[in-house]
Amino acid sequence: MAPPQGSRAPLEFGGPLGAAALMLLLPVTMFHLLLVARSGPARLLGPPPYLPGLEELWSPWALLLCLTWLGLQAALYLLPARKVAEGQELKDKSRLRYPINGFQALVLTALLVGLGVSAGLPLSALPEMLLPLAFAATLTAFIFSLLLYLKALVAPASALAPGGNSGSLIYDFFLGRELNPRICSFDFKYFCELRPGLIGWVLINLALLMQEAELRGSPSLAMWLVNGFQLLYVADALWYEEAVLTTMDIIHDGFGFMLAFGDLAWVPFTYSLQAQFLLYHPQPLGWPLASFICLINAVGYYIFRGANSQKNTFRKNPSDPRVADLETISTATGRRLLVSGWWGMVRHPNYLGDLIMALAWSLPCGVFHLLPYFYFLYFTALLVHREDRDERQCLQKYGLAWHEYCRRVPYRIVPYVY
Ligand SMILES: NC(=O)C1=CN([C@@H]2O[C@H](COP(=O)(O)OP(=O)(O)OC[C@H]3O[C@@H](n4cnc5c(N)ncnc54)[C@H](OP(=O)(O)O)[C@@H]3O)[C@@H](O)[C@H]2O)C=CC1
Ligand SMILES: CC(C)=CCC[C@@H](C)[C@H]1CC=C2C3=C(CC[C@@]21C)[C@@]1(C)CC[C@H](O)C(C)(C)[C@@H]1CC3
Repeated sequence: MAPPQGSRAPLEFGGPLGAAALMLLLPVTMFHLLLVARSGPARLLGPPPYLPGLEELWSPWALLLCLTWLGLQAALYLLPARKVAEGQELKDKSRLRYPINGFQALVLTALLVGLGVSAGLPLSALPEMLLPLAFAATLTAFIFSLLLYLKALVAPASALAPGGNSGSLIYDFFLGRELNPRICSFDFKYFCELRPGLIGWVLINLALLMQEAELRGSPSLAMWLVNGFQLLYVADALWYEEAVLTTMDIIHDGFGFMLAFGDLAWVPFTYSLQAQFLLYHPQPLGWPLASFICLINAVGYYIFRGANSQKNTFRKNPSDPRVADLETISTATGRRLLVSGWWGMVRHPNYLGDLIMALAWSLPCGVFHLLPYFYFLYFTALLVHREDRDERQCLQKYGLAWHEYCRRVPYRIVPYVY
């Protein structure tokens, strides 16, 4: 199929071959992690303990549960919102509107789950179903991406993403053709990015904590820390939901297999890896070390939130008193770039904070296994690659001004290191 005129962008992720490899590698990695986390040696780099047959992966109940979960989150998305935010300006100069009720969805889900558990809902049985649930989520993501691809065939050219329209079926299916696929006001990408996967992740963590309590009398301190840190991260994402409207995923990337699988399967089933590991491999953790790990998480969170809020405040209103005194450089587009405050320290201070938190989430699992550090390693690779993509996009947008910013702020993520 010929790409629409004027939409050729350089291929990313290694082109069609890279996209095909990632489409295979990502689900395989997810299942590997799920299997290894419950095995005795829990070796990240070793073979999985066994290869599950289709009868262990496929369960109509798991698919039903997965679809019910999506339905519940979609219903919560459609509830009246405390605010409706406008997104960035699109190619046709219009702006889309987004409901801001993600935190409300988290609280209502917590209430429903609380009611369910007190009425006898066996939440602690969930860890036993992780394999079939992950399989159902992968299947759902695959079918959903296919429907999104077909929907994009009839979308107007102005609705297409800058990247996912190369003309290669595999590549475009992976990256996503349409920028903001919607039915009426229901925005699929925005919905998936923040709701089912993120809230599903904390629910899986909670189920693992409850199962640990059943097995050992009470949850371990390490399990509490992992649950607490990750709940803070998810609650923060939903509290500051509007900020997601300025992320690369919403502004630049189409909605295809990468994000559909990432949001619906990868996030809940691999980001809960530390809690999965702790259920099967309890780790002793004393209060002094736990306090130190809490401090690391707090430092990471402080940088992450400070940097993200500073940029969002500045982008919304550069004269806001909280950012008005910061030094900036002008660009030909009329938008300015911050060169002091968090954004004068490194070019991606928010990534630095996120990485420090990622380390704090693994440390409660001890230092004798590499497996719980998978998230930290994967996340480092993801952010280094993402930073590189963002630099290229900023260079294209801001040209000489971006070179000047790089001269003034030479380090990318870690001061004096990278
Ligand atoms: N947990 C997870 O799995 C993941 C988490 N994340 C997190 O998501 C968050 C968002 O990340 P992401 O969307 O990649 O990128 P950013 O939020 O860092 O956004 C990058 C954009 O910010 C603007 N910008 C860059 N430098 C400046 C500056 N000096 N002054 C003003 N604006 C600037 C540019 O856009 P413009 O100028 O057009 O406004 C640039 O394109 C991060 O905190 C990241 O850590 C990301 C990926 C995965
Ligand atoms: C390897 C793979 C499967 C790639 C897909 C990547 C996705 C998992 C991530 C891309 C960007 C993300 C963001 C978040 C979660 C992971 C994905 C979807 C995010 C929602 C996490 C919470 C943060 O506070 C955030 C809102 C800033 C963040 C946005 C980007």
